[in-house]
Amino acid sequence: MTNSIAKIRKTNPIVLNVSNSVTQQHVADAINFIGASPIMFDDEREASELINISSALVINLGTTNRSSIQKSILSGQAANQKHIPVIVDPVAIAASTIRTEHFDQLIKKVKINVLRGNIAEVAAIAGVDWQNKGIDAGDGQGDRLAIAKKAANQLKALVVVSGQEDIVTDGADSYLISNGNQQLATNVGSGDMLDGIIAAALGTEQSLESCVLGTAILAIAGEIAAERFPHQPYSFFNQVFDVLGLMDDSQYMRYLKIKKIPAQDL
Ligand SMILES: Nc1ncnc2c1ncn2[C@@H]1O[C@H](COP(=O)(O)OP(=O)(O)OP(=O)(O)O)[C@@H](O)[C@H]1O
Ligand SMILES: Cc1ncsc1CCO
Ligand SMILES: [Mg+2]
Repeated sequence: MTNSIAKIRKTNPIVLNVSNSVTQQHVADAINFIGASPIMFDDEREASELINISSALVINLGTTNRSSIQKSILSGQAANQKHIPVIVDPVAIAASTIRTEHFDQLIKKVKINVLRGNIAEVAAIAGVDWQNKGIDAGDGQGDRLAIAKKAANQLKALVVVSGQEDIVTDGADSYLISNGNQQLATNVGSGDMLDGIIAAALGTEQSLESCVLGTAILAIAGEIAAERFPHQPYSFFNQVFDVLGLMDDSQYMRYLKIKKIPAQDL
């Protein structure tokens, strides 16, 4: 792996965020603690100037509205022009028509490089009825991987599906990361933090491996935080930030639990 935590900290890439209004502070902290620099913005007229100083863009659809749709499109197009990676989080995409329409409009006008969501969100985008699949096939690892790959091929983008096991795929080669802790899922916004950390890694170097690095960093931080706070979700969450601030590559490598699934294996 050529990218690393040391490289992120040395490069200190600026990550621009079209954030939701729920978890902004946590996202900014996560980006900062791993060694990148966050910027959030409210006025779409700033989009192109801010992209000019940034190395990655995160578009989070969590609290989308008329203004954030404009912000997403303008900043996304500016990022495309400058070949800056665009990471999109389709929060609860299937929950409302507006969210679905925003996403559809976005992918028509902006080339997205990474889609990051939980399995329900990615399944909705891949056109798979995940909720109604039932217990037989719904929980299978093969199904989650197939859905992630389908979305990746549809969007021609890298896809990260978070969960007990995180999946990172380009539609051909895939990685399964089995670090993590359930208390990450309990805390609202850990998925949004994950977007920001992936963006920090991609802002340093654009590759599938950078997506793996960003994804595994948060899962490992959760695993380490749980050693001290196994059943105290709020203390655990604070500890995650402390761990992110201190993590180095040797600690990362000691904890990393990863499996590569080459294209031909599925
Ligand atoms: N059951 C689990 N066990 C271990 N780690 C988990 C589990 N579920 C999620 N995670 C970890 O939590 C982090 C966020 O993933 P999650 O799937 O909860 O995102 P999300 O649903 O988008 O969250 P949110 O929208 O609340 O921010 C990832 O680092 C993932 O590895
Ligand atoms: C709870 C919530 N509602 C919209 S965005 C958000 C944060 C999780 O993404
Ligand atoms: Mg989410």
